[in-house]
Amino acid sequence: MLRLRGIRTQFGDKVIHDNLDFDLFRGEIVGLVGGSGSGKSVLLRTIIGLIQARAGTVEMLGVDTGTLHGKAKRQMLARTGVQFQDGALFSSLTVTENIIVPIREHAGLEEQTMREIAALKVALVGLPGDAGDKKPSELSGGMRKRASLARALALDPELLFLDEPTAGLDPIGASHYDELVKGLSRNLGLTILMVTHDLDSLSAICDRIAVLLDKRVVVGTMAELLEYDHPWVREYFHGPRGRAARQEHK
Ligand SMILES: Nc1ncnc2c1ncn2[C@@H]1O[C@H](COP(=O)(O)OP(=O)(O)OP(=O)(O)O)[C@@H](O)[C@H]1O
Repeated sequence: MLRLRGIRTQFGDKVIHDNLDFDLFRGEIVGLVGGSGSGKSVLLRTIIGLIQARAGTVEMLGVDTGTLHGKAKRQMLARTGVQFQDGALFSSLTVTENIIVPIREHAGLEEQTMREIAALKVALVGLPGDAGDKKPSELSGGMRKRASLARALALDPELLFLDEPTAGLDPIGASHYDELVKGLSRNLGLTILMVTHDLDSLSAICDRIAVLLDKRVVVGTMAELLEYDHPWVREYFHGPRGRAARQEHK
């Protein structure tokens, strides 16, 4: 679904990723972790084309995105959904109107049909029906995250990118959100790359974990990473907060 080869990103002299390779396979959920400033968000932005890599290729759904321009690029991006860290909903629009924005841009259906699709997406992410008529500011933080997930799902994407989806949720809200993401992946066959700091999410729903280390990505299952010999990985997975994950994978 996604193949990164030899990716290099940098801002001025500061190199963020260097010769980075990464593969994401159909139907899997992969968690992307790494220290603060290690380049998780920059990698996500590079994949979805918001940042241009200085070197390397981003192949998405079998196509080198560097060769796409204009309409072809928009069509490719329409096959992916992104939930940004802060939700990035339009505050002046209702949830329904927010979900309709990408549908109008890419599919151009009748207004009523778009509203019906939006209502389906609202239900799909477990929001009550009346949430569609509310503005983001009228929703709780957890509901806003679900609303922005509904918008990311607007065009029935095959590939979904989530940037710290459970940040700011209480443990119960976060575990409900995890269940939702796992259910979506199973039921819709979605492939998901999720930036997260949440060790419980990693343990509960991720098939593999990608760790940004020294400008590259190391990928493995939780069990494999628990054995991986690198100071950051050891501290992360073997620190006090990694206890639950460790117990699950004993
Ligand atoms: N537009 C930009 N211009 C210059 N430097 C940037 C830009 N965006 C990110 N950076 C730098 O790139 C590095 C990686 O940033 P990034 O946001 O990807 O980190 P992260 O791993 O997502 O961190 P966190 O876990 O704290 O969110 C940081 O040093 C950051 O300052």
